[in-house]
Amino acid sequence: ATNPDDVAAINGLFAALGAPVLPGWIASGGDPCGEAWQGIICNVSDIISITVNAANLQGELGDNLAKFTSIRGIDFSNNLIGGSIPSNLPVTLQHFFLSANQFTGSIPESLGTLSFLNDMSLNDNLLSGELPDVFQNLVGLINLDISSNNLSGTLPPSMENLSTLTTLRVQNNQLSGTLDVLQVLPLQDLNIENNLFSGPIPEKLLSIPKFLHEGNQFNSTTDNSTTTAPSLSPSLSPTKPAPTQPFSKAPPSPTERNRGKAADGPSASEGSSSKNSEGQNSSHTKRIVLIAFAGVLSFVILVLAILLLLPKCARRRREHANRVFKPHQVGADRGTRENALESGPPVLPPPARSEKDEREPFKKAGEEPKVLHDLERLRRPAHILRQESQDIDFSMLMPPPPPPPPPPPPPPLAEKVTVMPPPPLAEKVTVMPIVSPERPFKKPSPKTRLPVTSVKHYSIASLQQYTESFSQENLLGSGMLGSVYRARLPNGKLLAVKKLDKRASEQQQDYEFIELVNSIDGIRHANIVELVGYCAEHDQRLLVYEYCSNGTLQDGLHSDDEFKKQLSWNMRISMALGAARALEYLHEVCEPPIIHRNFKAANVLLDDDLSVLVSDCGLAPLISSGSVSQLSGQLLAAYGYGAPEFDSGIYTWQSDIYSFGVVMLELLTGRMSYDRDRTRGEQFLVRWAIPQLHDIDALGKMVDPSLNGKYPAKSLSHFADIISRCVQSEPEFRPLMSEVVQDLLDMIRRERHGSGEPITD
Ligand SMILES: Nc1ncnc2c1ncn2[C@@H]1O[C@H](COP(=O)(O)OP(=O)(O)OP(=O)(O)O)[C@@H](O)[C@H]1O
Repeated sequence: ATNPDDVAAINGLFAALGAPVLPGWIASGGDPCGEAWQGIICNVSDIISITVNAANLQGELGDNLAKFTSIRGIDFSNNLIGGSIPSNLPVTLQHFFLSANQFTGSIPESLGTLSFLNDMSLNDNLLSGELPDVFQNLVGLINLDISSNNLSGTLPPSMENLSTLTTLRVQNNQLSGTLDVLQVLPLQDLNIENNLFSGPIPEKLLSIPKFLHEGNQFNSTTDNSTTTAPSLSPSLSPTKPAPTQPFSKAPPSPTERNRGKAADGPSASEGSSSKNSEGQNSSHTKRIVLIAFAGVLSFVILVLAILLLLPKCARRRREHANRVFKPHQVGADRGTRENALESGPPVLPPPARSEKDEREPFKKAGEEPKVLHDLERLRRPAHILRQESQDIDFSMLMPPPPPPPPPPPPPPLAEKVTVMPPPPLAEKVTVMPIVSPERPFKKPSPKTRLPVTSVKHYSIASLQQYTESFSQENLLGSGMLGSVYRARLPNGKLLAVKKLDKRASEQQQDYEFIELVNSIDGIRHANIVELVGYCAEHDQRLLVYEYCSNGTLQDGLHSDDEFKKQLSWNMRISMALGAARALEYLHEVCEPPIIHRNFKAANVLLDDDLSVLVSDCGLAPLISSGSVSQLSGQLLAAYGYGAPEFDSGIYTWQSDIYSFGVVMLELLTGRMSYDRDRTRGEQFLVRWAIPQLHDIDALGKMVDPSLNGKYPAKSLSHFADIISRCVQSEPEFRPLMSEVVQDLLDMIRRERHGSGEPITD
């Protein structure tokens, strides 16, 4: 049963919100953790997260939030909640999103008590007053968005303690004073547009990769409104850059106009902004005085007109956004959400690495010579890149809205994909998300210049030639993003060309695609399929990868009995290790962490010597956008790879680990993750296997018969133990991938030691 304090808190919240129609929610009592309460996530009996986006919520938050005992995430973005932000907030909060509501009043002082806070978005509300000087303890704050409110005053001195702040959005307020306090922060993305900031821009801020500062009153200026650091490295972003600049296209404020013109040189504004001197100089002739006076007067009228019009524009946008959400439709509007939730994989990054985990990508290569028959590959250059020009990607941090309900539409995929029945896992989800075609807040600002890329560009003509016009003979398979073709270069070398479907690529603008290409190119690991080029021509987008000659683990295990028989126990352990290393790299080495989001045996490819190469890494931005997102959720769940939290719309790095556990289970049992030809109780591999994993006798019966009993019993039970930790239903209890790697290595060492038999492949 749910913690009674949490029940009381959520009952109170429900009442304060005006008893909205939210499936499961009731005004008194209930068991939110045991029943299917919309948007509630629990850890055992404690509520740890509430996500209700774009659900037309009204009313207020009241004083209920502080009553939650263990809450980590609150997301009420894109609703109509009013009143003030509660003066008492739960100190356990890590992710706090209230953007695009109708909150009034000031930001409460209690913000200072949130020492675990990582991300907060209060943008697009009606907040006013000064920022409280309470940032001393918010040393874990990474993303802060308070843009598009009516906040005034200066940036408080305690902000200099925000030692992990990488993204700060304060645009479209009336903040004033200097920016000095920001210069000590590790900002990568700063937007201060349309405020009243003055003084010179501190030199240090000019090197921030993404810095938007137009529409202020700086006395020293740079030519461009966007300052870009000269040495941009390609981003390793796991998500597409979320175009979260809701008001970047709004009419410029009067201050912006003044400043803009002043910076533009001898324009009308220069005349008007220097009206005093003009008045003095024009004392020579009445005629000039009159002209100047008329000029000043018309400018003042113009400014007043803009001032009157501006709030209306902003409000209309908000109203427009709200109109899209029909009453009582609960769930998220992926297209209209204010923060970047819509655009990326909804992931929680892995916890901060311990010192032991802080290591070079391939540090362990030399330590395990026997196991790693792919040592050579490990010497490939790897680089870890920092995020370059990202908008705040809150989707990285908070659960998304509930996924679409079953049943999945018949996926218009190619032969290999069988349409599965609706996954029982998804039955709890009862409300359709609203997908708005209008995306009023999220329109990306068009970029005229494409990002630079060092990735090789292939012309469509050349790829056509190499794939024999994308012939059926060269079709390797198809997935939700498109089809993959074998390409043969004139020198005989083989490549795999992924031709993205319109459905997958139309969500992205050209520059976003190039940024995606750059980020995939930054992913280099011995166990990850390498991107070797791309093509973006005539509305066609293609990704060119190294070719893996031995197909997928899915095919190897489930379509080819002969091949499967050759897969010895040791080879299976090595394969698990290779895949684990790939995920460890993505989760714990890449910065920011990359969530695979589609880990499964079909994305574990095998090269000539049966080394594992994980494919589709870095494609989460494509998977999580638009219609593909719904499809991907349905498919992952339908095929038995989807972690239970997926049911509530959450996809985290821990969900990857669950999927990895399923693949390990396939290696152990030789069974498919979902097999509709089996009896009901055995169709979903995990459900069938979990109760038996700790029973030695049962385990012996579960093992793949193709192994012919050739496996060490101890090794088998260790393997099963790792699996059962990975597929735990509580994401928090699943191990880090680095722990899995260590466990597999320990297992191999023990085995080698005990049997004298090396595990080399
Ligand atoms: N680099 C590669 N080398 C060889 N074959 C590949 C390569 N990449 C993909 N393939 C083949 O193409 C097939 C389709 O791949 P794709 O990634 O499009 O789909 P999927 O991963 O099976 O499904 P989905 O993308 O829907 O999850 C794979 O099953 C595999 O057989």
